[in-house]
Amino acid sequence: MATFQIEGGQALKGEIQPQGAKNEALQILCAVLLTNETVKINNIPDIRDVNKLIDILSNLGVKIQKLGNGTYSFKSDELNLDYLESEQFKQEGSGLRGSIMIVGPLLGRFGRGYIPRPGGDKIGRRRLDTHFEGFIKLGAEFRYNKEERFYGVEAPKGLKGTFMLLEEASVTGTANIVMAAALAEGETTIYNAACEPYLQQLCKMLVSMGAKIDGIGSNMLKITGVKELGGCTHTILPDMVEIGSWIGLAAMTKSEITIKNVSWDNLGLIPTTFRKLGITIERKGDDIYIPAHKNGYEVQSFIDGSIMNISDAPWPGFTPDLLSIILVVATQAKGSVLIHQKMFESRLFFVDKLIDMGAKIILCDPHRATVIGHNFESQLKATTMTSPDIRAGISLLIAALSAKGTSTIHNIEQIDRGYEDIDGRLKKIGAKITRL
Ligand SMILES: CC(=O)N[C@H]1[C@@H](OP(=O)(O)OP(=O)(O)OC[C@H]2O[C@@H](n3ccc(=O)[nH]c3=O)[C@H](O)[C@@H]2O)O[C@H](CO)[C@@H](O)[C@@H]1O
Ligand SMILES: C=C(OP(=O)(O)O)C(=O)O
Repeated sequence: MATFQIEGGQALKGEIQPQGAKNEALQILCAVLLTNETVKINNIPDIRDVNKLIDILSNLGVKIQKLGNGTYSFKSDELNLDYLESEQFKQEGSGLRGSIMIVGPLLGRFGRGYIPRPGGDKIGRRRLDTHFEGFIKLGAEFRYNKEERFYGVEAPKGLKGTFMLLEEASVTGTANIVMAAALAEGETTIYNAACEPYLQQLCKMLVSMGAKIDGIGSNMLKITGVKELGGCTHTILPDMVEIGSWIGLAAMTKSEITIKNVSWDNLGLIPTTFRKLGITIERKGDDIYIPAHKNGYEVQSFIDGSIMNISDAPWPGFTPDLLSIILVVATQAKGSVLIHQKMFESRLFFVDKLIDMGAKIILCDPHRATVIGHNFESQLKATTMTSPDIRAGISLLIAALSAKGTSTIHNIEQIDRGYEDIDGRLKKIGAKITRL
């Protein structure tokens, strides 16, 4: 277990270049399995989860070449599908959440796909029903080995397009079904589809490979299956969750930071939501400029004067992956805010660490926490903590950077899952952080 030691209380200053988006990269990497031609991908983030998925692809027989920083080519012309039934795959496939998305492309192209129960954050129940119900609707047979927690779908006669109304707008579920449907016979309609920028990017990539998809960006996708897909070049968008993390870090450490080339048009409600906490976010071309909040920031109230409430929702709502960061930033705001994490039932438990540091938070129930901001009248106190999940991890890191004294964060592998060279990049803008 690796550890960060952080000397808090320093104002930071400088420019940050956001990494490529983790959750988009995981979808895009799985899509390389859909063709025997070469796929070139730019802006792949160098993070643990993505590297684990690249290893799985390599073990599946995908020919992978690193062409430059963040740029790779992939060729899936001679796959070793026996790997899917190996003990090694049972280990490796369960190491991250994103691995679940190899099932759709394998089912679409080869008529079978298998996966052990995938890993990822332990932030509440993370069902896979949407994925498998979608595959079954397309004509696949489903089996599940309870003892081994191993899932399988097979469609020896191929998949057939159909209409489906998803029970929930699952991000990875929609991606999986879209990839399978791209090679199914006939037309598939997916209603209540997730439409995060990750999915819009996946659909655009598939179209450039020869897929026929209408409704990109909406919750109704119409996919007309084709016989085969070809190669393409795709560039991953900047990571909107990382961008939100930098906004929170800048405000809470009273730092002046410019986040470069953020792709503003793909940030949805992220700037608006941070502004609800009173944070100044200026648009400069495609950059975000955050001035040093020397006098703090004040939570806005609703028109009727009622207490501010920030909650998550499927896109174009506010992403659940930034609520932990909003929560930590609120601990130093002027005013109070109710944080409502609707999707995941154990993502707010990390607040006990913040309470330990002196933050005023009432955990109302597993989904809701009220934060009463300090308005910087009292600094958080340094402490020793363990990072429970990726976003709680970065939130604790932000808390430690703003706190008085030296904090220690264990289990930082959680942060490394989704943040590229976080300590190196923080040091460049003046943070005192050491990896032990
Ligand atoms: C690798 C990856 O891409 N991971 C992301 C993906 O996970 P993932 O695709 O696993 O998440 P899902 O979209 O399937 O669902 C997330 C959770 O939200 C609940 N749910 C979902 C949709 C809905 O309309 N109502 C509802 O309650 C689900 O029951 C589940 O508990 O999407 C999540 C939701 O944005 C993000 O937190 C994860 O970072
Ligand atoms: C929950 C997340 O990731 P994963 O789905 O990979 O666990 C996240 O990125 O915040």
